[in-house]
Amino acid sequence: MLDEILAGVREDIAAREQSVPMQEMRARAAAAPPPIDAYAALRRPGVAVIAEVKRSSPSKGALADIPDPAELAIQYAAGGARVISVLTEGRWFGGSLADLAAVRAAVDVPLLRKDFVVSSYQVHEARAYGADLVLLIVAALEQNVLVGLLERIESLGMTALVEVHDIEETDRALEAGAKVIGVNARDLRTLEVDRTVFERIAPGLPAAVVKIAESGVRGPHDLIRYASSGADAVLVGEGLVTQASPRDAVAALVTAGSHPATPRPS
Ligand SMILES: O=C(O)c1ccccc1NCC(=O)[C@H](O)[C@H](O)COP(=O)(O)O
Repeated sequence: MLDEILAGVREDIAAREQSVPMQEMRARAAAAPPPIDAYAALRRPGVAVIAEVKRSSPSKGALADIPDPAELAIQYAAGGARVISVLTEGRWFGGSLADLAAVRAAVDVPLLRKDFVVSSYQVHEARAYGADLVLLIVAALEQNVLVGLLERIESLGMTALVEVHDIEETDRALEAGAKVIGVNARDLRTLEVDRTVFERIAPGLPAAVVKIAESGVRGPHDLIRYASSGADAVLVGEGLVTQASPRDAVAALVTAGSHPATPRPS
């Protein structure tokens, strides 16, 4: 599945670069308002909720009709989301850079560009459209490319969220200098979700690294379980977009993550 997605992503980048060349995209990134410090936001006390604008996915197909991503983002922010994730991949997730721009114009919380980033062109796009954080998926990148993209993201004042799914990828993320690591419970090759992956990987991460549990959060019980293994944040898509009130669903997670009873590793 991952290889199929990446093939489409590369075709789409080539088409966008044809219409807006790299030099112009660099200029747009440089002219954008400065990024928000997402690392600092994620280090604040309590388990942060990263709420995702997610219309569809390869594993589930259509999840939610989201005619106005800005309105959804306003609800997420009102519920207490610390960061908002915007999927910008179009073929499988129904997202776009226009979604990112619309959300940027509507809220002032840090924004994650959630995509399959394989080129520095996409990093400049992310900044130009208002992102503060950019996802890098270790499984999709050779080590030298991972290092180069991470440096590019930081040189533009943004934060890289480096995604892993096993110990080997985690070692590569740390070697590359990742300060924010997301452990995805979803295996992007098989699409299987295994929530125990986080508890096997997170305890071995350095204290200074922000630890994000990605995928499979369907309610406060999952957040509490991830928090007990050391999660600083959870990234939630389906569990929010399918709710009648995404605002209340975020608020319930935020409350669970700020409650003194939420167990944390000693
Ligand atoms: O969601 C998928 O089916 C998927 C398939 C292939 C690559 C990535 C995929 N999802 C991206 C994500 O990591 C999730 O959108 C994110 O972690 C939220 O997951 P969830 O809360 O389970 O919707």
